[in-house]
Amino acid sequence: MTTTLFTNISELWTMDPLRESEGAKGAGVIRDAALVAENGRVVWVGKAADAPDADAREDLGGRAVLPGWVDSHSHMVFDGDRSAEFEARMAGESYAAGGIQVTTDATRSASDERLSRLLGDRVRAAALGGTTTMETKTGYGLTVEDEVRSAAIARDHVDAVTFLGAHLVPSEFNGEKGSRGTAEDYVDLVVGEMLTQVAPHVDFIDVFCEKGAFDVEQSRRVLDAGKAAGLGVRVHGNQLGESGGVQLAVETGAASVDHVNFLSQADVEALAGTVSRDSDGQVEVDAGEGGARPTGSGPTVATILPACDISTRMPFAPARELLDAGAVVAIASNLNPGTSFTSAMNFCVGTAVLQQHMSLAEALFAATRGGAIALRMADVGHLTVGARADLHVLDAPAAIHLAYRPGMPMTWKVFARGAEVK
Ligand SMILES: N=CN[C@@H](CCC(=O)O)C(=O)O
Ligand SMILES: [Zn+2]
Repeated sequence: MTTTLFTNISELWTMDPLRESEGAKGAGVIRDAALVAENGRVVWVGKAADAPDADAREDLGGRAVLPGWVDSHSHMVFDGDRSAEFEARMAGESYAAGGIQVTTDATRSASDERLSRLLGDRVRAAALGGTTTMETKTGYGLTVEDEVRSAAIARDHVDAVTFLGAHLVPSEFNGEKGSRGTAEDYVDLVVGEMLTQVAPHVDFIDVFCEKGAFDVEQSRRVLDAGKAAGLGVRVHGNQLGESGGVQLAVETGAASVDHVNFLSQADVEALAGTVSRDSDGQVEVDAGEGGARPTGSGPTVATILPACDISTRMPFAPARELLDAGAVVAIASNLNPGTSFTSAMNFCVGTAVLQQHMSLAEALFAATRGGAIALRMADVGHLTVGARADLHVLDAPAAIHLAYRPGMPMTWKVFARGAEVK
């Protein structure tokens, strides 16, 4: 077995709260550090001066190292262009759910090969930006056949797949004469044949619980059916208003509720109330080693999407309030063609620090371990012994450069399971 020593690390952010931290409390920072990987896993971390011998050596030149980003929310299976919609928004239009239909039409027309290539290119671009674990969703097919193929294609490229048949009521279910029926008929299809056929390809079910998409009762039907089929639950909630999505997510034991722009005090408290911590203050979560355990227990994570908030000109999600109340927060890209056409987690983290008043340690945790908790994955989002050797090497001596030098190319090298991403 070949061992590799990664050394000359100025700051190693292990995200191990049990390790004495030389810097940000709880983040397990080791200065002048090294890490040894074997077979794609971390087998040793500590001071460079104490590092054991290894077969190979990577000198990281005094740079800071983070766990690879865990991007727990994206919509990458799509074709088509919505730049005109974005331009109109910049000229004053508001975001509305209806744009999803435009992407759905384009996606339905694309071949499997093309969708797979587009998805592969998107995953690769994300990896080159430091993302080593990704979730993605269906939701631009909205027929049984198109949702199944979206899920099957996604399965080949990412770590966790979410069924989002309840993204929008497609136009053929507009209830008019000659249509396939009403919104209720579409929900029947989602919880019936569509779910049955998609379930073998996915880990989670999700619903866009919002005005213009699905109301709380429709959303509850979707989530309950997904749970009954053995899937984990996630919710798009409280993006455009107080949609009731957060309360629904908490009631159904969702692994996350995402967007969370408009929250009442009761919403914040409900999310904080889902968190249990052990005697060391660690979040209790039942997660899978080597993959997601979607139905594992744990908190309903509040996933914030800073790039989406900017692109839709929405008020930022109240990250500070959520953290102060004790909720678990994740940061994700929400890559999609409508509201957030970026996988740049460096940008999301920098924005969370600059604009959402998160400390650097809070933002780094949210984009690594927070995402892993939201995906119910145990061995990513941190660099402790046994974790995947997913290393994000910054071209800087300190991780604060992510916010200090916004927009600069801060990713120097990325290693996924110990191998360099090129
Ligand atoms: N809000 C719902 N779904 C996506 C946007 C989808 C679209 O507009 O194409 C989101 O998370 O922002
Ligand atoms: Zn989304």
